[in-house]
Amino acid sequence: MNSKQKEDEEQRRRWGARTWSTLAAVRSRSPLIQCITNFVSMDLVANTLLSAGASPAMLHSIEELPDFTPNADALCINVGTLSAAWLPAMKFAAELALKAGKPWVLDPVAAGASKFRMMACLELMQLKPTVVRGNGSEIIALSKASTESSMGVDSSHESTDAVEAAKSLAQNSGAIVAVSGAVDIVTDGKQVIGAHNGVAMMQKITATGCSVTALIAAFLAVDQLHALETTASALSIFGIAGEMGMDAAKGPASLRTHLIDSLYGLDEAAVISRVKIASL
Ligand SMILES: Nc1ncnc2c1ncn2[C@@H]1O[C@H](COP(=O)(O)OP(=O)(O)OP(=O)(O)O)[C@@H](O)[C@H]1O
Ligand SMILES: Cc1ncsc1CCO
Ligand SMILES: [Mg+2]
Repeated sequence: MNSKQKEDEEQRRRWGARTWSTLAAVRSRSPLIQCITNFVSMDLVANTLLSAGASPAMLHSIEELPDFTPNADALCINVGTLSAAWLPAMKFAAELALKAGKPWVLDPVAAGASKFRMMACLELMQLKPTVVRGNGSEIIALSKASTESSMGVDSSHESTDAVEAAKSLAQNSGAIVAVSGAVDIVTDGKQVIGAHNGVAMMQKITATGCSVTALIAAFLAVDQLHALETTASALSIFGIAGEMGMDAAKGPASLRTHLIDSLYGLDEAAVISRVKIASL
């Protein structure tokens, strides 16, 4: 190994140790994560959080929010099956989390699909999410705040196409921006970090993106002060669970099962040896 390779390996090991320690904190503290998420994803999001050691609550009635949201450790809002009836609760929950100093994460599913959806996402961005996580098309659409880029829930852009859009969205909003894809990108508008874990088959399971957004919320719940690094760690952990799940999977349906099992069973040695996070 030359000195550059040694330095890279040292950096990778530091990320491994930091990522393991955050997962271990989620397991030992079992943070309560409120999710206002779409109908498609509720099951997988809740099971992802449980397997990671967090405590999910899929609660969206506006009447309950003043009692519940300030006591949750983090909030995840996902606009996947948005309706006019749900938007006020999303905004109110974000306000309550902000006021209580709790981290909250936005998943701008199909942000460019309609003007209503884009307006909702822009209004939610005004409520200062700690992190916004989308696929390449969603982040490009949101960053341009236009309807031209994406009409569907799947991405037609590589995450790496979205780096400049992500940086500018982070600079304009103050949020950490994460873009999922073959390489997951995380930026605060200045630094850009890449998480290189995961398998392409994860795109063939609906709501894996929604689930990793919720996992980011769980990681922030135990380490709010390092949102950039913590977000990269959550993305890497979910990717590792996908890689290990893929060893036993025959296709998307069995990968869904094995991914959850792998997330539940992750140990220190697997995390340290598999984390692939690096500055870009
Ligand atoms: N080509 C790929 N190689 C490896 N991992 C990938 C690839 N594409 C996506 N992933 C992983 O799959 C997960 C979901 O990312 P994706 O970009 O598909 O989210 P999404 O489009 O928001 O999904 P959904 O809306 O269905 O929840 C992430 O953990 C991401 O890292
Ligand atoms: C398929 C789909 N449609 C609205 S939300 C959702 C889940 C993935 O985001
Ligand atoms: Mg999505």
